[in-house]
Amino acid sequence: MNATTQMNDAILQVDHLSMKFGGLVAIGDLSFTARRGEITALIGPNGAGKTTVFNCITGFYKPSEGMITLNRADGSTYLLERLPNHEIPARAKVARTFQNIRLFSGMTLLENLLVAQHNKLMKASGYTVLGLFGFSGYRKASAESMELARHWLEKADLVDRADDPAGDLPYGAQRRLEIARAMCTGPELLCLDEPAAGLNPKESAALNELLMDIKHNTGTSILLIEHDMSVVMQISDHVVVLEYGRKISDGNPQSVRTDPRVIAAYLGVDDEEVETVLTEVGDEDVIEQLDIGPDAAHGPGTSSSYLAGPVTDTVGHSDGERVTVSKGASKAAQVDARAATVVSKPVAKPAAPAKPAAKAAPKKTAAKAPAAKAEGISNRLAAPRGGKADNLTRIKGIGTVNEKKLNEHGIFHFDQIGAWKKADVEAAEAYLAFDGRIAREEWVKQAKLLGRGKDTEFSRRVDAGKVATSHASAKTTGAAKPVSGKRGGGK
Ligand SMILES: Nc1ncnc2c1ncn2[C@@H]1O[C@H](COP(=O)(O)OP(=O)(O)OP(=O)(O)O)[C@@H](O)[C@H]1O
Repeated sequence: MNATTQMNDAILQVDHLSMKFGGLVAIGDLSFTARRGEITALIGPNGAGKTTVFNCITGFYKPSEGMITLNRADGSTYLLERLPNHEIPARAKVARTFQNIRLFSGMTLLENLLVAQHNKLMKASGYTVLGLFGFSGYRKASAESMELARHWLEKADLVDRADDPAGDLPYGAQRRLEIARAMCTGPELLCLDEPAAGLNPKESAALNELLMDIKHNTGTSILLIEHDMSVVMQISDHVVVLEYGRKISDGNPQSVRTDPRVIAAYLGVDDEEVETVLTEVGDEDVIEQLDIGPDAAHGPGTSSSYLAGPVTDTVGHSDGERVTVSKGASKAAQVDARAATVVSKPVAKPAAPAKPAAKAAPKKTAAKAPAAKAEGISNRLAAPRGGKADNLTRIKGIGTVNEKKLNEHGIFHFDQIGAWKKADVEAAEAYLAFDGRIAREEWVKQAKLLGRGKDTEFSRRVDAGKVATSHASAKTTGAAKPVSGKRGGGK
């Protein structure tokens, strides 16, 4: 298909999608459209439900409710939630990559790309050994497969390494190889799960180039989960923002990045992440805007998706315990609440100019709840045992700022968090203004494992320097030494 044809019609339509895991609603009544020929980004804080959406689209999960429609360029339509998952790549032409690289590391780059075309080659062989040797159809398909593999190796700037084992490639090159492999299947929709995670700036730029090339020169549309805001803002045509499984914003990058609900959702994560997001979106005025109430153009109250109704006020803990999430858990909802206050009680604001007025606002962030006392946590210590605290940032969900806060209130070790009961969790959540998140992110379970000297997938990423940490090395328990690195989603 010519990449310029059929632009802007919907290739993917997600309607009222819900996915429940026991008592936990991971996605609640989500609707959005990905348009043909565009790059659509799905963003949101950790645990927002992004990967679950991908898993529903690609058939790994069957959604609890809703419809996912894939419109192919030839006019055929597939309801993905009804299609057996092995048919989704072949018939609906949806390909995906994963957060964790899944290449055949012992095979060469070329072999990886040929294996991706296995189905096409088998079909051409007539599924017989004789067919492999005798049919001209097979020989033709085989030559075409080689040509396609070579094409994508070139596009991914990997042709020089075609005969090297995939496992020998640097991380960023492996990411590009995964995308090249997915492209060898001829997808109409390419779903990429955090392709920029762990990449250095040069690798990130090479990735952007590859994705823009795909967008401009193939008929493939891209759906992207990404935490790296520089990637999202640079290459996306359309951004959908999730928080707690609900859509809180949907629009072009510019409108989304100045949407107070989006900023607030990220403010609800932790200060480290907020800093990253704000630096990357580069707009201090957005923070100030929160102090004077949302901008009517982007503010809450107009998003039908956000008003889709309550999803849940209870989350399930993996050990069976159910924890109630306060309605204030959604930082976006807090902005909405502020908006209501602002509407009913107008803020004295000079008519013009608007910006200087915003700048005059105090520089505190409205989305942050006042810190409660941490006294309710039962097992606080006066000082770290042996004078050395554990690296608590190895727990997914604890950034450097919250680690510091925990330390200041006598929490230094994994086993302390591992021993928390529900009341301790609630006290810590109130103290960190992190309603419901400690339970959702299973800090206690992670801490138990880490306290026993085991690793989690996230702690391994911290150890590998792929996630910013306050500690020089993951297992180091000593003094803080900042390590730069992109923040990772941590799966
Ligand atoms: N198979 C599952 N069983 C139970 N709960 C699940 C399952 N998969 C996801 N969840 C839960 O659903 C919620 C959304 O998870 P999901 O992985 O989709 O979030 P995410 O936005 O992709 O997060 P991240 O940015 O950390 O990758 C989380 O609370 C998660 O614990």
